[in-house]
Amino acid sequence: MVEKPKLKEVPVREAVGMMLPHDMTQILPGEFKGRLFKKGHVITEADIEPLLSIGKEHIYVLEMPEGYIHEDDAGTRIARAVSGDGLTLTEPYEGKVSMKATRLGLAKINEEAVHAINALEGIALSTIYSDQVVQPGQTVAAARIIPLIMEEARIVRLEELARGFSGPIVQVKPFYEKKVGVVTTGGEVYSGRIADKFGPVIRAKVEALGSRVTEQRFAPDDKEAIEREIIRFLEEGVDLVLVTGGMSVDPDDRTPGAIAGVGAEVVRYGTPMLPGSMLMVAYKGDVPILGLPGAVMHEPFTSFDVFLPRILAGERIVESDMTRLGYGGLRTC
Ligand SMILES: Nc1nc2c(c(=O)[nH]1)N[C@H]1C(S)=C(S)[C@@H](COP(=O)(O)OP(=O)(O)OC[C@H]3O[C@@H](n4cnc5c(N)ncnc54)[C@H](O)[C@@H]3O)O[C@H]1N2
Ligand code: MOO
Repeated sequence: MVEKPKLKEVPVREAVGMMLPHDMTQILPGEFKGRLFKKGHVITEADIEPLLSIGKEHIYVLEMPEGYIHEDDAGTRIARAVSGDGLTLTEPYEGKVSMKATRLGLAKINEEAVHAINALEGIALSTIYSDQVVQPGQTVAAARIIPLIMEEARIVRLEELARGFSGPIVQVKPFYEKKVGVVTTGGEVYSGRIADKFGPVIRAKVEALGSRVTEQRFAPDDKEAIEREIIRFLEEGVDLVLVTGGMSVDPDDRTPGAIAGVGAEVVRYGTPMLPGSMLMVAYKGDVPILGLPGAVMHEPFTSFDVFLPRILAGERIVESDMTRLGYGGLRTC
């Protein structure tokens, strides 16, 4: 059971050295309304006059039993225990300590660890979903305790629990500056019959994460021609190859065959997320080669947006990453 903090009424003149259990508000009509003292403030001699001036002859003070910790300190201790690289902690506000991104990056949250920590009574650790792109200054997680005070031993237990997980529970991984080669397939684009719509979308997404498209090359619906362009990029040492179009069921859809044809190890062709189900992820050594389906051109968030940030943060995509996208993966389609 979470114990209720004990409040004791004391004459204000005897309250020096004691802690305020809540914010104290001053109202001077027409002049000021706001917090005169913060919750948790330890009363000093100098505070007696201001307290008397807002009508406080007696005040409640917090009896901090031996071995207990105040919510502000607890929030800070929890945040410190769970946070790693790429985060800065705020001052406690109403007992809550927020963890904010110090850079553009990929939020990595250990979901299992968050659940384990929140199973401890009186603890609230709140995070965004893992693997999302976060901007500098964005709040990624926040921590507080539910009661005003709690036994410090519980925070110690939480700290031990947190140490038991490998790596930080909340962190923001940086993006690397990668060179990206784009091969755009499709006879209708190659011949100039229609204007390319993939290039600008891909460039914008890649650049938004701090990488760059070194070049976009065009190929007709011909397996060997597509393979040649992929191989050229690999030989030039790009870090990622994106092949657009030709990912579905028609006889002219040559992209999956061409990616396999250059000797890449196919992680998987197809993912249960909609839109973007016809995505292929493959690796030639350490270099990812992705086949991008039509939806990437026109839908703002597809399976490509799930994997691009992870790849640019240096992660390797495995098959289960792709097969697990079905649950919650039905977006706009
Ligand atoms: N019977 C089925 N039909 C479709 C399936 C399926 O599983 N069974 N999948 C659908 C999905 S999902 C997608 S996505 C699309 C098309 O995917 P593709 O990657 O094969 O796209 P294409 O056939 O090459 O082109 C479709 C459409 O987009 C235009 N396009 C392609 N590239 C460009 C470009 N660079 N710039 C502008 N426009 C481009 C192309 O002209 C076509 O109009 O298949 C569904 N159908
Ligand atoms: O694979 Mo498609 O891109 O879902 O529309």
